[in-house]
Amino acid sequence: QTGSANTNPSDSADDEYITSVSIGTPAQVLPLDFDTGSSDLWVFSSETPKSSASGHVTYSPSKSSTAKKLSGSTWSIEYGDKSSSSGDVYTDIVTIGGFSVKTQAVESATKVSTQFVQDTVISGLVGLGFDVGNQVSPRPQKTWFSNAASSLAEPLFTADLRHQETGSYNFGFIDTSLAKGTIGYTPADGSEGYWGFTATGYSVGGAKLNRNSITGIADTGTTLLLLPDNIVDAYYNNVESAEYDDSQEGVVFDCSEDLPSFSFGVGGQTITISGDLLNLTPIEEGSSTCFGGLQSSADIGINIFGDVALKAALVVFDLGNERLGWAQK
Ligand SMILES: O=C([C@@H]1CCCNC1)N1CCCCC1
Repeated sequence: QTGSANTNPSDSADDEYITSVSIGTPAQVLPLDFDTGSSDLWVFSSETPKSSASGHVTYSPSKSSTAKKLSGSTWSIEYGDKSSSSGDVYTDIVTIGGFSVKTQAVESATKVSTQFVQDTVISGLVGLGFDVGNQVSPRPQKTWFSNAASSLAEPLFTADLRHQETGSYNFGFIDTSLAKGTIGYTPADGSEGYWGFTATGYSVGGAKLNRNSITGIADTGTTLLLLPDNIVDAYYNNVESAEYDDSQEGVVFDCSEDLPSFSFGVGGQTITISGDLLNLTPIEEGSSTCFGGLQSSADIGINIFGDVALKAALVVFDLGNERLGWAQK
């Protein structure tokens, strides 16, 4: 068995990717953000304060004949960007890309932070990290993918995120036609709950790859490519108008700049992110100052290969072999 779901950028800056998920009987379809950097499936619901839920599609367990309360279970999660949510737990049927998990823990939000209240294009997250990262207490729950894995043709999924166009999350199979290059594999470390891996080096423009290993995570739920300051500086030294903007909390530059590409080595392959993909968006509507897709990871303490990097590749999240595959797109 397999599943295949389309995913779309939420806005002109490719801030998030939205995928439709069907929950309950009859189906309640919610727009959710698939997040390989976390391990909880949580949704805005009939239990979310009305003022917070305004503008969001919500899940009502009371309207689903297959919903069951997971009695005594609660959840609470704080993300690296200080956003947070918490609530109680139901189980229900959850279908993604035509593949159904009958008894999936659906974490219903009774509290959501302002970042989520304001982000009305999504109604919650689907964590695609490792089960060890699940935040349900007293008994942690499995992710949708973990529940699905044993029934899928292969225990893996792929992410094909695209700039300003429809991409896909495929479950149980690899559509190699989505990639230009060969898929290179490298071990994945799931011990922290994320998809951790080590890149073997980087280069700016078409230069030769240097051999600096970079340990980080592949995170579909993070917009940017977040790397150490020495790499960020090496890149922006090639961008004449680049400067750090305190109010934007990142490097900005003239939108008219012709940005160099950025490449990293992984699994014996070289993934090259075009300069265009590294110019994320004007800092404000109509501004001629643009915000960089590559920013510093210094104050996070972990390097994150977010959507800016993932957009350049077909990425295979291979649970069965505990490895990540990367192919140039
Ligand atoms: O909370 C996160 C991210 C936030 C954005 C969405 N993906 C998960 N983590 C990953 C990086 C280390 C801290 C935990």
